[in-house]
Amino acid sequence: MKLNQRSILENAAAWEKLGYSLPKYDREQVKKNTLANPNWIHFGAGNIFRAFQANVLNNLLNEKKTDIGLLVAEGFDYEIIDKAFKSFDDLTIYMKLCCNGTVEKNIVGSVVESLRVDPENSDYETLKELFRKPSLQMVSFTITEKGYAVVDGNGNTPAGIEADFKVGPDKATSYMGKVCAMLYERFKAGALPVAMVSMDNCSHNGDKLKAAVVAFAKNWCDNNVCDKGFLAYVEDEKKVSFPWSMIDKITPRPADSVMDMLVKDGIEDVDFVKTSKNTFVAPFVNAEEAEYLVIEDSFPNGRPKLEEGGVMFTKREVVDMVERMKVCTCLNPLHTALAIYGCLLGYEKISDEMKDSELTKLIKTIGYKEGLPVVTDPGIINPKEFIDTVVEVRLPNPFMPDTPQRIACDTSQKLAIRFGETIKAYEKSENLKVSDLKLIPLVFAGWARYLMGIDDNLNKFELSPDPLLEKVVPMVEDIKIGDTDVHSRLEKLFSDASIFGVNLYEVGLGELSENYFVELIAGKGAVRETLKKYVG
Ligand SMILES: NC(=O)C1=CN([C@@H]2O[C@H](COP(=O)(O)OP(=O)(O)OC[C@H]3O[C@@H](n4cnc5c(N)ncnc54)[C@H](O)[C@@H]3O)[C@@H](O)[C@H]2O)C=CC1
Ligand SMILES: O=P(O)(O)OC[C@H]1O[C@](O)(CO)[C@@H](O)[C@@H]1O
Repeated sequence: MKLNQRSILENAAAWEKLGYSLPKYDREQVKKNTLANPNWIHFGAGNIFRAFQANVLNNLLNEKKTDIGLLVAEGFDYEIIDKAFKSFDDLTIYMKLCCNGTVEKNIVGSVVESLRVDPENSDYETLKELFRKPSLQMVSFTITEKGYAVVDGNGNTPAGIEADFKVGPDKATSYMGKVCAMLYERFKAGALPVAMVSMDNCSHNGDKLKAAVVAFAKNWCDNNVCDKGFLAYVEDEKKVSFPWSMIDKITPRPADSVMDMLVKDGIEDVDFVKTSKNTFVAPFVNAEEAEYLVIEDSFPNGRPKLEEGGVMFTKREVVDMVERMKVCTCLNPLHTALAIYGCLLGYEKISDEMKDSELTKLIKTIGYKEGLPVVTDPGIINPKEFIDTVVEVRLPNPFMPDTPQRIACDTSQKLAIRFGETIKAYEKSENLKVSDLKLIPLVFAGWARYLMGIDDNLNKFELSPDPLLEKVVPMVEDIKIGDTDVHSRLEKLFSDASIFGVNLYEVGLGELSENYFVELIAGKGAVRETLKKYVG
């Protein structure tokens, strides 16, 4: 059997016998309703969207809580549209990998159309038409943090964006330029209201999206290539809002182990491919069961009732607190600690690391003892219960094909927010002392040890991609296993506040991190011994 609309209609009994739950609604009718009165367009047709947002709506359609589906737009990697959507009639097999070992096999049919945000393609006109519809309420995004960039790392405007600022909405070709061209259609159709909702994993994501949209509107107005009212439109929150959100659901790339399950079921053409833009796509997605999506409730044209599918709507301050709780304390720091030590100790699965008593103690101490005291309870999710679920249920899930090597990507970009914020909170606190932080510095020392690219058996391993490797690897390059005098070489690294959020020496953690490092490089097995000594 192959995944397509005809097959799920004609072979419904066979699919169901194999345990696949099929859409319980008339997709053709839902498609008609959606194209006539769309309320939700999502940009970024990646794996998380198919496993999370599209599935939430699929559940609501199954439960007859709505009769409107959604449209997905892809403006960066058009191959995704052909290889993951069109070939399968926009259906996705979502393999939910539950922690009790069961796999829920869902066929998600809520996406009624997948469109290229490509001015050379007729889909572009379709999208414009959709943006002009009064019914449109929400435009959401999972396009990675890079997707919103209108300035580069040096604060300069990239050439493509600069060119788009000059040519205006009709000829824009950059991602955000094309998004703004769509919004301009909505403006011309009567300055109709809409919420632009970033669902990317970056702090204050709504502000990032707003900054990009406002930059385009301002430059277009200044350059006289659009109607002057456009800037006021995108800046008027009653017309265009940019809610903040927090999203959490571990969604690894399509995995071999999951593909094998599908092959065993006799499903054909389920191979995954890596596109030329490095997206891993397949007719299926695999993800954990847990999911949290918390969105600031600011929707000038109303919104789909996603709360009925588990999405939480709240105030901006609460989104901020939830985000800080997850990213700075209860999930991501633990993930990063496991990533670094997992690579050093030769692990290839996060869940295997959770059987290692020193590693579990390491992350529990970082989470409960060092992090939790500085967390503000957001009220809607209990931080202690959240960590409990992370360490007891989510990370140990043996069915999740997630790897320390994937999480180790871009560590240099993550340390400041994941650990630096806690250090700063200790500095500010009247009751807590930075010197009480004992295992966060062990993660910093572990990262310096990781950058040597030599594991605890003294074998070489490949470092995961990270934009700062060229800068930081040379800092540890000439350090030898067994060295004891490392200060002159580590000083530059550990004093870099752009990496750690603080200068480690200034807050009193530099020397401790260096001492740990010396123990970690003492010889073969020294990483394990150091963990035993300090984690216990
Ligand atoms: N995978 C996960 O576990 C989670 C992901 N997220 C968020 O969703 C984002 C996407 O994740 P996935 O869909 O799983 O990844 P993916 O690799 O499956 O898809 C990436 C998506 O982002 C687009 N993209 C990549 N680079 C871009 C660029 N420079 N400009 C515009 N678009 C670009 C791709 O075209 C594709 O639509 C993540 O970066 C993160 O912010 C949030 C929570 C969990
Ligand atoms: O690559 P990062 O940002 O460490 O995130 C790792 C994983 O944890 C999450 O934060 C969990 O939601 C996801 O974004 C991602 O799958």
